[in-house]
Amino acid sequence: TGSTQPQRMLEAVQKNATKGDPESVFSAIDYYGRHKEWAMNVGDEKGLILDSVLTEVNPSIALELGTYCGYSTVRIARLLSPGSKLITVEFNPAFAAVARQIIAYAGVQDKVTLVEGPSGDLIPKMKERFGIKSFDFVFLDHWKDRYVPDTKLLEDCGLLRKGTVLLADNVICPGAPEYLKYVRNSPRYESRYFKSNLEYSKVEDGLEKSVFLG
Ligand SMILES: O=C(NCCCCCn1ccnc1)c1cc(-c2ccc(F)cc2)cc(O)c1O
Ligand SMILES: [Mg+2]
Repeated sequence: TGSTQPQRMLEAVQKNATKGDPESVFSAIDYYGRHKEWAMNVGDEKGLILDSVLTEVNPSIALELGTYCGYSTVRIARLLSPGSKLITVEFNPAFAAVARQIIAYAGVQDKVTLVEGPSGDLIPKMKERFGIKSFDFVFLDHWKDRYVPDTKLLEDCGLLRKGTVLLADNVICPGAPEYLKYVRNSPRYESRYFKSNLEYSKVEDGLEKSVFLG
């Protein structure tokens, strides 16, 4: 049953994962995405790179652009220290509805605030709505043509500080060429490419890690 892919993914989590166990939740999604139906989660291979960058940064306040079904939301939230928070932005209400249930099933809902709407409208409201000074970590995984405008918006809204780490998914596939040019040519970023593969595939993809220099 389940008419949409997100709903089928939620069913797979409810069937195969253990409530309150984040690892079992994203593993169930990986199994589904690899063996049942390809899905645009960051996945297990790029997920290990995400884990290592997160462990290094240990953010108190993190932002995710592009929740989808909450796979990376759960992956990030499970590694946050007590009291740390993740704000995740999703444009698509159907995706957000499933993500809320997957986040709750994993038991990480207390660390996560899911906000629905266009990132371009929400970013300028972050300070006033959530009392944020600046983000320690940003995971970009939404529309690839929004990576540059939203990064510029985060800069202009004073939401980045010296040392903030941006990690961008899909810089090769589907690709974010303008974003790579932007962060690699800007004196305000120290950028590094982590070569990997597109989720559940042999096609090359990778993550670009960029440290804001202030
Ligand atoms: O489009 C992607 N993500 C954005 C989804 C919508 C975001 C909505 N939103 C949320 C907040 N503001 C806006 C994406 C695509 C692919 C892919 C790769 C190969 C292929 F053949 C087809 C697709 C792989 C990913 O890993 C992705 O992330
Ligand atoms: Mg992605």
